[in-house]
Amino acid sequence: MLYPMTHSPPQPYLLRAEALSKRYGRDWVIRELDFSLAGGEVVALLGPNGAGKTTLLRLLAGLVRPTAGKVSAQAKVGLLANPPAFYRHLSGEENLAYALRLEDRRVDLGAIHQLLEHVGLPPKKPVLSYSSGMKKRLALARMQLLRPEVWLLDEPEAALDAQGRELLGEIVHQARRGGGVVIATHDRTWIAGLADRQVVLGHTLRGER
Ligand SMILES: Nc1ncnc2c1ncn2[C@@H]1O[C@H](COP(=O)(O)OP(=O)(O)OP(=O)(O)O)[C@@H](O)[C@H]1O
Repeated sequence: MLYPMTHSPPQPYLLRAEALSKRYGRDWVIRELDFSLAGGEVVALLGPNGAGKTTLLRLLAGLVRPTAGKVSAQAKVGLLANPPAFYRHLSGEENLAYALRLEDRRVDLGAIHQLLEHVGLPPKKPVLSYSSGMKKRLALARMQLLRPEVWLLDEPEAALDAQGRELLGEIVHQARRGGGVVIATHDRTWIAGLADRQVVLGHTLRGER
């Protein structure tokens, strides 16, 4: 098929934001942002504290309504929040089983145990006894279990030890093969070895952006 010179051919994308804006009160956190994520991509989302990285991930996940503009997803989207949320009184195993039930999916305890072992967690301990790095590991196991095509990761490396980061790197490579990944982080050195490109958000100026 031929396209007129003035138009580029449509690109396949998993997730797209067009002229996306978000305002809290008088403060514009995101203003007229265009963004798209193609299959096989790992995109780094950078910017100082308060720049709007978490807000953008929440907009892309459909958890926050834009003030203007739109987000369209062609694939299942999953968000790893920072910090991740769990039912504190339930164990790792029970939290993962519950996540499957919420999606009306069959609970395979064998698969859950395998995943927990892979991320180095005991199945029966209640999450309230977990360290923050253990919660990050459980959140990664939950993403692997739910298998979204678009992985939105909010500071996934924070609180992980060296071995946890290695595991995270492997998981990101797997996720890239099955879809696309957006990672918000402050660690430019760590992300340089993982991401294909960077999106940098600027400072929020009160009432000016
Ligand atoms: N629910 C909310 N109500 C009001 N303001 C909010 C809300 N959520 C975020 N903000 C504001 O939006 C701005 C961007 O916050 P956000 O958490 O997206 O930044 P960030 O880039 O992820 O920051 P950090 O690097 O510190 O995690 C901040 O000024 C924050 O105070």
